Amino acid sequence: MVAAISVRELDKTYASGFTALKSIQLEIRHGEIFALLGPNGAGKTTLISIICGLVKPSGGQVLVDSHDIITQYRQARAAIGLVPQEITLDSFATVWQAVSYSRGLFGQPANPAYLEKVLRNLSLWDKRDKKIVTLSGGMKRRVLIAKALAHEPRILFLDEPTAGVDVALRKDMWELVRRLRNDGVTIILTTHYIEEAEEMADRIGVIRHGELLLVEEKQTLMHRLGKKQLRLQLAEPLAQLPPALASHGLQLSEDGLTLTHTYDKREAPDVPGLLQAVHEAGLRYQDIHTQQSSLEDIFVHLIQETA
Ligand SMILES: Nc1ncnc2c1ncn2[C@@H]1O[C@H](COP(=O)(O)OP(=O)(O)OP(=O)(O)O)[C@@H](O)[C@H]1O
Repeated sequence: MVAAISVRELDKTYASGFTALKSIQLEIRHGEIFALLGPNGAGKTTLISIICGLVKPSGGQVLVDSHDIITQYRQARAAIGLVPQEITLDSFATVWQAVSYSRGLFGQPANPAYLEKVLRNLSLWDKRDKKIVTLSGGMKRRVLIAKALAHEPRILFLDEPTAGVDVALRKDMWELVRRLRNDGVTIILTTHYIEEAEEMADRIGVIRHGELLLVEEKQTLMHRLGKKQLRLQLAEPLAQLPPALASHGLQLSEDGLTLTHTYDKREAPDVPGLLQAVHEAGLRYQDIHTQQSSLEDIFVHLIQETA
């Protein structure tokens, strides 16, 4: 099957001489939610801007739905909807005017039924005659999405869709993105909120200093790089870890109140053996629990490893 987006050996050096992207290789599959994670300045916006035809690449090739972004710019661009980071809207237009205008920009014939569906999906139908200036920040973000969808693109880029958005609205946006995916739209999002990628993405790409460090299924990534911890809350603080417990791979917290055993998710720890050793050391514990690393832990670890 043809990839939704195919990026080959993509390089970008800005006029200043700064190299923002180095030899990026990436295939985005039709119908997936792909999250691009990376610290500030990693090159996320540069990559999106090149794919959307806003910035010129220095080398390499990008195909959107098998259309070359340079030699077949119109077809490639028509397949894409871009929701920018900044709210850039004509405040005095109504919602309906704004989405109709966006559709017209792509030379698409009027299709009020389609625009109605987009606005209804985004809970904007009731607001269609309202001037954008009168809408809340959250509603304005929805208008940005509606505008990006107005020309019926099959691929949607969301650059930091929930930056500065409150928790309730963020959850709403997640729901909305899932609905779009269920309608068959391929979604690529950049985010600083790792919990957002953890919640939504099918696959994750991590970018740093212009290099794509990895691209992996979220589940595989969390399984491969995730760790689990077994924690024992002691009844009384312990001054020093008994050697017998150290040989079981247990560590003592600084306050002497917690024993921790960290293990790879793929191994099953010998919990009865550990508890027996704790018992034999004459220790009493109040509580025991396990926790597994989040995507955030994995991400921080990856970024530190390559610093
Ligand atoms: N027009 C430009 N000229 C020179 N350097 C630029 C230009 N645009 C971006 N850069 C540099 O390229 C690097 C990548 O920037 P980019 O905006 O792609 O990063 P990002 O990952 O999107 O960051 P953020 O998460 O902060 O939005 C940064 O160091 C930035 O300063």
